[in-house]
Amino acid sequence: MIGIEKVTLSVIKMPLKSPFENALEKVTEREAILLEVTDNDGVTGFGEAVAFSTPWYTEETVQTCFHMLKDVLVPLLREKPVAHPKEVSGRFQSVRRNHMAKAAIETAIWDLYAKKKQKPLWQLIGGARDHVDAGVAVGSHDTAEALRQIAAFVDEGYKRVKVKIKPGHDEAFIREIRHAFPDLALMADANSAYTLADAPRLKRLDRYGLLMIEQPLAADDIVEHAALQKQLETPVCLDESIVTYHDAESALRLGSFRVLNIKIGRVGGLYPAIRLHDLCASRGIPVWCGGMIEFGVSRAFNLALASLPGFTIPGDISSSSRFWEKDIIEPEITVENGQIRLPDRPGTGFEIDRAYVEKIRTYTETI
Ligand SMILES: O=C(O)CCC(=O)c1ccccc1C(=O)O
Ligand SMILES: [Mg+2]
Repeated sequence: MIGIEKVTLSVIKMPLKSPFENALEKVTEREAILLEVTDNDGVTGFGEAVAFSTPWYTEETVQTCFHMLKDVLVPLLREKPVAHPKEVSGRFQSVRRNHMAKAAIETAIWDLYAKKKQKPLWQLIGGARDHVDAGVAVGSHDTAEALRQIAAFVDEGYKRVKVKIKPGHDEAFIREIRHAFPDLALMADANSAYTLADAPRLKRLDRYGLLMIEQPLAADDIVEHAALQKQLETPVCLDESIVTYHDAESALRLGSFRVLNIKIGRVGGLYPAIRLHDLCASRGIPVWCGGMIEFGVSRAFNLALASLPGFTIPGDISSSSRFWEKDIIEPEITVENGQIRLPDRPGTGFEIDRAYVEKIRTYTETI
């Protein structure tokens, strides 16, 4: 049984090496919550709340996550020990949404449990490969700068590149990239910048052989995405629109997507993410692991998730050095020949650089 003895929440803050821009926001600095849980046997696990400082991507923020973890979720888990980390998300059923806060503690319990079992987390959840393919997202709307970054990432070996598009910054941008990189596995993410009235404009992207177009329409839509998918040859991938298992079932029924981006934070934990993977696998729908400009703790869970057999498309799974001068984990995550090796150590398989965390920490509380 896993009974919670103590949880330490630390707000950390770090500038990005270079700004990351999308249709909604330009991110220059990253705040997140690092969570450390210790159980009654003195075993620890780490999690990371991936909400941003402001609610531009989802409604959650660093502050809402802090509140939910401290005042609602940790007290709920303390009421009764869990036998297995799969039980944690069920324990939170009485709490609506707040998925990133839930995922922070749920993943930490997975890490702790895998350490207790002396097994790498990815093996514990049924990982099917010991390397995952690395993909990367480019966050620049400046064509010359994006081309420069893509060239550097291709040199580093990344197997798939994602760029950000929005109305007025789409066809010409994609055309230039395709011209410069004819064989590149390329995709575009719109972060819900279009409406169904833009369908003819999106249809023009069909000729550039994109792997997929991610979240073109509203963040809470599945109906219009289905209408759009009927008009496009390029597969539609959903991100923001799929938050629950029920969302995915409904969207599958409608035909709203042909590919799914799964993010542990967005869907409320590793177990909910695994269930979405299983659902898509049963319908022959490929999935990939999304990114949140995250620190190494969250990145490590992404690696474990992406080892599952249905993750057949390289995700937004990049090295620690993609965004950070120095990451908070040891060793850092590195890309070699376009792949990241899964660790053989127990839990997520990474250590926390505590001295460094202290340096970049702006607030901490133990509950
Ligand atoms: O490489 C990454 O971390 C993902 C980059 C990215 O596209 C993204 C980053 C932050 C929030 C949302 C998104 C997204 O996938 O829409
Ligand atoms: Mg996205």
